[in-house]
Amino acid sequence: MRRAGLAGEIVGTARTPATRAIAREDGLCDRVTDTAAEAVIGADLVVLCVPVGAMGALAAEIAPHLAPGATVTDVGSVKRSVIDAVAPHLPDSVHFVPAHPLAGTEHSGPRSGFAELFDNRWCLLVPVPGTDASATARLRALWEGMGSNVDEMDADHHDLVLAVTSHAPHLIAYTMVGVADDLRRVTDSEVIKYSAAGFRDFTRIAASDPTMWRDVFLNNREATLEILGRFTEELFALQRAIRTGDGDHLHAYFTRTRAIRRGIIEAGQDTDAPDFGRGTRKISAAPGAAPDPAAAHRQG
Ligand SMILES: NC(=O)c1ccc[n+]([C@@H]2O[C@H](COP(=O)([O-])OP(=O)(O)OC[C@H]3O[C@@H](n4cnc5c(N)ncnc54)[C@H](O)[C@@H]3O)[C@@H](O)[C@H]2O)c1
Ligand SMILES: O=C(O)C(=O)C[C@]1(C(=O)O)C=C[C@@H](O)C=C1
Repeated sequence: MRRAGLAGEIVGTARTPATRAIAREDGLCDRVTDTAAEAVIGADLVVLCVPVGAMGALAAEIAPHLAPGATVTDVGSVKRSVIDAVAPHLPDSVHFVPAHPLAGTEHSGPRSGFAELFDNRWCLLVPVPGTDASATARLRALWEGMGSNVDEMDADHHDLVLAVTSHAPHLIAYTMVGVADDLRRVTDSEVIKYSAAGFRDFTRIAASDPTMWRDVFLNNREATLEILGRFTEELFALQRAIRTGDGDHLHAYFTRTRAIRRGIIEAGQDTDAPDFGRGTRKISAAPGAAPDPAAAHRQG
């Protein structure tokens, strides 16, 4: 927001004094308040950035202090439960436009943000029925100004799509790293020492914030269970193909999945792939350019 000069004054707050001290020290905001209630006074836009399970309580805390005409939005990874938890607390005089930027890293906390985080990433807006169209349009312009591509989606559809593309993959990564850790007790340090690239990618994802992800699964229960059910069926089918030596099944399956990956790259939608960039913006590709901060975060 600051990079593009999109806000007159940025006011921030956080639950712990330690986080607020870092925000002040690093100049993350123009003003840091001790409470959320103080932070929202007179604000045109209020962005809720806490774990999805904490959104309802935060909405209740700020509601009496919101300025009439303000827009309230959030960045939660789940949308239906956030809408159900937040909307009942908000007065009719404010606009509520839930949102979800599809951008992040395994890091969290005040020093994990960086100006390029949202460049060329999707941000999904999930306006509730009856939302003032001009509030949604203003929020769209804000996210576009921060470098994102914006789409609108219904909350239930959002939660199902994200269960496939983000939530179930995280659970699988957590499980795989847990299995390897159990195995490590048998094989000593070999799991870490000979970690191949695929497993290392799992460990990056599995290093994500435990509170955030606990809340994601507790709040997107049905969609995640639906996708995990399908995942388990496919896994069993592949397991059987291995046991019975059904190479045709394995080959056909892997051929299908390779085509999906190639489709993503050809559509220019994998911002991490080395050949990303056809027809889309890349964060920092020029030789000698400053290191890509997103890549630095990804490497952890
Ligand atoms: N990290 C990602 O990849 C990512 C991407 C998109 C959306 N999100 C969503 O963004 C939101 C914030 O995640 P983040 O990555 O910025 O995490 P973060 O840990 O950097 O920030 C979360 C903040 O919420 C505070 N908090 C935790 N529990 C609280 C409670 N009960 N009451 C009040 N404050 C509380 C924490 O102290 C912290 O300051 C989450 O809803 C998450 O689902 C995260
Ligand atoms: O790259 C990562 O570290 C992420 O997991 C980011 C990621 C994702 O699954 O893509 C995680 C959760 C969010 O809700 C949005 C983005």
